[in-house]
Amino acid sequence: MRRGNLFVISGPSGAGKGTLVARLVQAVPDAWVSVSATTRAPRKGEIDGVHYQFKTPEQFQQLIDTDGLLEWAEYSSNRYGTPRASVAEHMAAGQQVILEIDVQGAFQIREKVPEAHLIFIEPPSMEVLEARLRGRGTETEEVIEQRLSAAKVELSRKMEYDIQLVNDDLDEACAALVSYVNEQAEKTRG
Ligand SMILES: Nc1nc2c(ncn2[C@@H]2O[C@H](COP(=O)(O)OP(=O)(O)O)[C@@H](O)[C@H]2O)c(=O)[nH]1
Ligand SMILES: Nc1ncnc2c1ncn2[C@@H]1O[C@H](COP(=O)(O)OP(=O)(O)O)[C@@H](O)[C@H]1O
Repeated sequence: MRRGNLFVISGPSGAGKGTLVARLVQAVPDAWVSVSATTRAPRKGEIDGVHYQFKTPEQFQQLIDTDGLLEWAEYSSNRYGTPRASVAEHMAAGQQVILEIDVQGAFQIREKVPEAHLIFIEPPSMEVLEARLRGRGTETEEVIEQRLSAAKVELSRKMEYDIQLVNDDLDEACAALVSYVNEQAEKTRG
């Protein structure tokens, strides 16, 4: 894998990764976002092949066994992984490839692709994180609790990332993200 750049975006559930990535692809024309495979059930409005590739545990295991995933991890009792072939294809095409993945996956990528850029999205505080997660209204109380406890572990690793961005004001966080991606991309853009 050469030409394009690989960007990894992590952060606690509810920090605003999905919101920022959606804006990033609007602002950076050569950005492409990988669609992960997951065993998690679709949320209301999520479309198979668009938001995730929804898999049964057996199908996911088959992806692992056939070396179809660049990385994978278990998060909150479900498995999530990055399909290898499509990432390679878009990297070869010289695009800015974006992976929105958890902390465990991020460090697997750093091992395999040391030149990848690791970006950590932080909430302004745990209180705000909790409010956003509840406000999104997609998770049960039990799952919210699991995600808040995972957030503490995730936040403890933020300094291992290449850059930390606090998602307080959305426009400001988005501008900082776009400018970082463009800055790195400029080094390899033709
Ligand atoms: N390792 C890994 N983590 C992933 C992948 N796709 C999504 N995730 C992470 O899994 C966690 C849960 O994602 P999701 O269930 O969509 O919840 P959300 O982050 O609250 O929207 C988040 O930290 C995602 O970044 C993947 O392909 N690999
Ligand atoms: N800067 C922000 N200010 C206020 N609310 C935000 C901000 N960024 C995201 N949100 C909201 O917080 C919730 C969680 O954001 P989301 O992008 O789903 O997070 P993640 O993908 O990290 O789990 C959503 O309801 C989203 O609209």
